[in-house]
Amino acid sequence: MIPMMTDPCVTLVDVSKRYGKGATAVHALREVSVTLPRGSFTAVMGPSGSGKSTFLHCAAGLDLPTSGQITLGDTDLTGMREVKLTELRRERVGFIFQSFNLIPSLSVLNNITLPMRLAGHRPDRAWLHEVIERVGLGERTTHRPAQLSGGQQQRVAIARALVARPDVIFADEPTGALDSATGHDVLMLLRNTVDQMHQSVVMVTHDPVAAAIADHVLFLADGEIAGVLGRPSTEAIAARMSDLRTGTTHAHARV
Ligand SMILES: Nc1ncnc2c1ncn2[C@@H]1O[C@H](COP(=O)(O)OP(=O)(O)OP(=O)(O)O)[C@@H](O)[C@H]1O
Repeated sequence: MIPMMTDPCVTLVDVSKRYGKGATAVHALREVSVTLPRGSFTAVMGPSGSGKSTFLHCAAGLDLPTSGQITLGDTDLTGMREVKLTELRRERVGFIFQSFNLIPSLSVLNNITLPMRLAGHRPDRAWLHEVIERVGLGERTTHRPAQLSGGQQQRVAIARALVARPDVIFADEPTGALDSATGHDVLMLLRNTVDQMHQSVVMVTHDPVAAAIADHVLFLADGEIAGVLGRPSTEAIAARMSDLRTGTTHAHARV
């Protein structure tokens, strides 16, 4: 187990995920144990195929592990029925994807409030207004996604994730479709949600510059945790990634 702080937001204990069976089985995660801290920004990095997406999907309750236990706060996700998991994802988890995943026919405002409305809740008006202002979309609430830039669309996705005040926001390559300046703005916005709104963010990224904005970087290799760096520089992250790609071993980091 790699404990990163005492107040856990998401905890994985001996989580394994296997795709397929027998000789062709792929072990995407192998007995991963980690505690992700509340109110903190965690980046997840690793070479292609190391299990990052699988980690994110299992931790977010989008996919079930083959074995092991996942808890969100003190709620055990493993063994939860699909209906309950869907409810939990809508109410307690925010998602941000590389491709924004907005509904083209809905306005910015309706995209932002859709998950809450699907969960049968009315958004708190004052909080909705604050979130929209904080992400800088105050002038754009009646626009359709196609009328917005990529950076603005990702801001809609961030507002949509924030509005339900989730326990944790999972972001999968949130800057992957953006140019570097726009990507930086989006990352700073995510950083601010942690620093100013006390959100917990877990972000998968290939980009050492993006990962350097996080408080901790969790490295995966071959489905296993290959270390954690606290507040690392871009250079330190790039060096660790280079070691992982070439198979150089290091003692596992502890925070
Ligand atoms: N649905 C699936 N069926 C079979 N194998 C899968 C499936 N999803 C992922 N895998 C395999 O599991 C392993 C981990 O995949 P995963 O997508 O989690 O890695 P990743 O680190 O996110 O990769 P990338 O950086 O390339 O997106 C890979 O070997 C992949 O081929």
